[in-house]
Amino acid sequence: MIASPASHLMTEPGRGQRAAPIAVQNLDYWFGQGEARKQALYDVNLEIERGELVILMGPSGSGKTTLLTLVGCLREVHEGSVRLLGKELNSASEELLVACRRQVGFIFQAHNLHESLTAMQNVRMALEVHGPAAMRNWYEASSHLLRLLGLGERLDYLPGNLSGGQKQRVAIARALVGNPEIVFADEPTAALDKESGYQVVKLLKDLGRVRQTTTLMVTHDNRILNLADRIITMEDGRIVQDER
Ligand SMILES: Nc1ncnc2c1ncn2[C@@H]1O[C@H](COP(=O)(O)OP(=O)(O)OP(=O)(O)O)[C@@H](O)[C@H]1O
Repeated sequence: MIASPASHLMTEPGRGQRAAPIAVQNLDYWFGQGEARKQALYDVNLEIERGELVILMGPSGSGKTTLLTLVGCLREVHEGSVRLLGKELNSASEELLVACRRQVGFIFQAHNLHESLTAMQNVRMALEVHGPAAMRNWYEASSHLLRLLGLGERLDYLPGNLSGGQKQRVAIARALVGNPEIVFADEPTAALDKESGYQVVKLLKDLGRVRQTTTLMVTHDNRILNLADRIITMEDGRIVQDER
């Protein structure tokens, strides 16, 4: 059972940045070199507004994850422009990429939890990069989020003793605990049952509305489409549909 979103996550609506959080222009991307060189993205153009919950759909191999990882500073941008929170990522320095990554949260299909750390400790680790000020309330912030995600009884469990869905909810708490400007999610509901998956995405949506957090989510999960503010469909490395 997942509690309804509330409390510290739903406060402080003001955000300093005014530029569109995500702006992509004429983005191309290739994998490999020489004969093996293969184009994965073709002239992608996209602007995402603050607070939007945007779902990226499309067949396998259409370029969704490639786009998400480029915009999320996890891959280098060489052709075209990606502006994240007003900063150009094309040819950006490693320092800039690291700074940008601190302002965003990631939720992946594979939860990537540390197996030797409890749920609380996994969430705490994500706060450490934000420095001592963020760490002051680490216990309250981490436990509040885990409770919100229905894990109040599992705070001190190791991942090995959690179900797949519970592990994914810890990963979601970890992505949200630093109050990121943007959340990038790749198939976040894949391991969750219908109700849990819906509640998790609803939480991301409510967070977006109140705190102006922007969410870009890759999914094949038709059960959550009605929560999206916008659905972008990709095919063969191109955006073919963009619906509000
Ligand atoms: N590391 C890689 N090396 C070479 N080609 C890759 C690599 N990663 C992805 N590709 C290719 O790039 C294209 C886009 O892949 P991508 O993973 O972005 O698609 P996707 O829409 O996210 O697919 P899925 O829904 O299956 O995750 C595909 O043709 C894929 O084979």
